Amino acid sequence: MAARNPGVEFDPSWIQSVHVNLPATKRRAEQLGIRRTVKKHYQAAWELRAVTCIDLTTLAGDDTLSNVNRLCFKAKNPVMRELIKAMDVEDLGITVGAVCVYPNRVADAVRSLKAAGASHIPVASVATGFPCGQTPLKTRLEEIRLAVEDGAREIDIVINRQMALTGDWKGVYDEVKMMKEACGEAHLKTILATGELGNLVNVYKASLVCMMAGADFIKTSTGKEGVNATLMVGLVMVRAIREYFERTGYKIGFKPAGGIRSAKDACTWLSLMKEELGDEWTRPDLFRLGASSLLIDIERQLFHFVYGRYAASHEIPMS
Ligand SMILES: O=C[C@H](O)COP(=O)(O)O
Repeated sequence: MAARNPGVEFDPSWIQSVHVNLPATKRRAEQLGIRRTVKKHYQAAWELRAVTCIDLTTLAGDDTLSNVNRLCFKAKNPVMRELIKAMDVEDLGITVGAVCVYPNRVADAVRSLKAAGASHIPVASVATGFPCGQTPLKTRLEEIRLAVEDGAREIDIVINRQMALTGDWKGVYDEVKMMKEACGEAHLKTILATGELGNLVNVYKASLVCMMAGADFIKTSTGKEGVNATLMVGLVMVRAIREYFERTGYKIGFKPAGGIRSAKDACTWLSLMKEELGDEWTRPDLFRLGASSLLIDIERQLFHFVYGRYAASHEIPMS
């Protein structure tokens, strides 16, 4: 397990020095989806790895105790038992990386995982006026404290886009630093909402600022913006993670989120991590996929790997 990032002093000259080569980023992102394809056993292995990195998410106004219970059952048993047996991976004890819910559902999720004997799976809560962050700072900080009190071990905050868009990076830094303090022992994931940051330079700057303020993870999107996780944005963010690591020695995690629905997409994100940051960043302590419906497709692909045909929907009922 990597040492947690304590953050560093705000460094405006580092922020000012940021620039992004747009055509090169575009070219590299385009190659990612097509250059590397994994097949057969390798594909199944990558898909299983992707499962372990999923923050299995439900973030809906109509979330209830019963769908949170169902989500937690799925978190503990993400792939049908017969597939796990057929692939001979029972001893790996595969679960998802975390369950991600709204603050009001944290206590339900903690209870439900406990009842399922799966308290080792952390509950992550979005907080700070997710998804827009348009509530007073005092309220946003209190929301974090309450979610932690209810048992959240990871907190996904949204950054202040108004400050980011007006270039008030010190303001963003100060808020994120206070949020980190409010998290206590809980891990802090900072959502940049990249679809609302205007350009890739702002994405890089926001990534650096959050890491300087002590983020454990940087995350692309809430899943509620018009444009969510894209490979271009992902590339810029992982390059910022690399630069932060080279300058400070701290390893920060990355979480693309929003619109990731296919096993192929999940493998492409994994290959981005492997190629840009190395194998260490393809594991759940440094990589998560925020997704509400990705698991269905991964399970379907694994079914195809085992049986050589796609499942009828009644054959994967818990998906
Ligand atoms: O953080 C997770 C996202 O909200 C999930 O987005 P999604 O529903 O598009 O998978």
